[in-house]
Amino acid sequence: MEQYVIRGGNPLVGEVEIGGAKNAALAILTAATMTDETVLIENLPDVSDINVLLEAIAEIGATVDRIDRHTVRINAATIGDLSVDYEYIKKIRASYYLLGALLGKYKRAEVPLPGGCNIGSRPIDQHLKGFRALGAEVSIRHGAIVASAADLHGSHIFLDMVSVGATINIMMAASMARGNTTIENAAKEPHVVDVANFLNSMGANIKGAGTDVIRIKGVDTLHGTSYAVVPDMIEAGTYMFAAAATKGDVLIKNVIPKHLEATTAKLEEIGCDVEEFDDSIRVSASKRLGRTHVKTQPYPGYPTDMQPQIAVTLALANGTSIVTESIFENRFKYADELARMGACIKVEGNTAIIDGVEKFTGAEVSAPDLRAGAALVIAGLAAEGVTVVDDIVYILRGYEDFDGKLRGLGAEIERVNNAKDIQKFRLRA
Ligand SMILES: CC(=O)N[C@H]1[C@@H](OP(=O)(O)OP(=O)(O)OC[C@H]2O[C@@H](n3ccc(=O)[nH]c3=O)[C@H](O)[C@@H]2O)O[C@H](CO)[C@@H](O)[C@@H]1O
Ligand SMILES: C=C(OP(=O)(O)O)C(=O)O
Repeated sequence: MEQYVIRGGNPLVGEVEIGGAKNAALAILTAATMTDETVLIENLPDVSDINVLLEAIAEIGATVDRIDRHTVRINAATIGDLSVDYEYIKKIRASYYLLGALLGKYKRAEVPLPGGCNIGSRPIDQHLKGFRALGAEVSIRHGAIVASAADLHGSHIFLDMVSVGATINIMMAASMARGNTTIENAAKEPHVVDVANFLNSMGANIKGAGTDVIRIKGVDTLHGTSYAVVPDMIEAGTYMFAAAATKGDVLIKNVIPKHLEATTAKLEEIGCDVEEFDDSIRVSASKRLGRTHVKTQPYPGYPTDMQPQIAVTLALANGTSIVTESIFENRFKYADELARMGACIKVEGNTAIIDGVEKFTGAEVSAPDLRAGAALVIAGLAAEGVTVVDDIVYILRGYEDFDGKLRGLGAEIERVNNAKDIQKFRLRA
């Protein structure tokens, strides 16, 4: 098991470059299987979720050429198998997008129920409701979702709750259905818009992505394209909180500041300086930060994927803050780990009550999931002494070269995989 070992206490200072959005790229890679022509995708993040999905896409027969770390060429004309192996799928959530993509193009798909972060019960009933409304027969057999249709037709679908995954999955399948589809109560996240832009660049006809009503006119075929994935607002936001919690000064480059507005507003509320430029954002803090309340919501509200990062920052702020998680029921698993570092955080149902402390002290902690893991790294960067973050396999799902980028900002952090290296790091002056 790999770990990060961190000696905290240095303010992060400097510049960091943000990569492409994992959660957009995952859907875009599956959508690339919807044409027989070649698709070139740039600005892919080099993270384990993307690499696993590329393996799954190659396994069903597509030709996948990794041109460089951030660019891939996919040709799906050679797909021969519409049944995806559990080996790949159990590791990632977004494997469910293969259902919408393959069902849209081939009118049949068999995909095991997805994995992903264990942050609560994560049903996919809205995805399946959408496929059924488009005319597919859907059943669960031996742990896999089997969807097939003689012919997909347009439909009017009202989602029972705002779901990123269901919106994107239905949008993909409906792109190649006969006739018009309307998705109401659709998710408005930037990655929904990015996937719609990608599909439109392949010849799909999708309007309204980014609003809560998406209208899709089905087309018979999609064609090849070149496309660069949108910057990752969650990676960017994570560095914004790392700057804030360490009282640093960081210029975060290659971002779309508009996508970061909810995070920016909270950072300003607690006393950080945030300067926005065309495609970068600078976050600095020079004094102890203040308290606030925050509730996670679908975009443009405050993102659930940024909840642990703000909680860690508030755990060092002056006063009592309340963090309410309204999307997933089990996203406070980091609270006990943070308490080991001296945080005062009490979880009651979907609420965390945080009494800010003056400082954390380094400890051995385990990452319970991707974003909580990143938040524990931020805690370690701010803490006095050495912190060891275990189970970083979760963090590697979504952050490219996390330790390298943090070292570039002056952090003392190393990726290690044995007790001897941790001891060596501890002994280093
Ligand atoms: C790979 C990916 O992009 N993951 C993101 C995606 O996850 P994911 O697509 O799984 O999240 P959703 O937006 O679908 O989930 C939102 C809420 O709706 C519920 N729900 C969803 C679908 C459904 O069929 N039935 C149902 O009850 C979920 O349990 C959750 O409470 O959006 C989440 C919310 O922004 C993010 O935290 C995840 O990082
Ligand atoms: C929860 C996340 O990912 P997934 O939905 O893939 O588990 C995330 O990206 O924060």
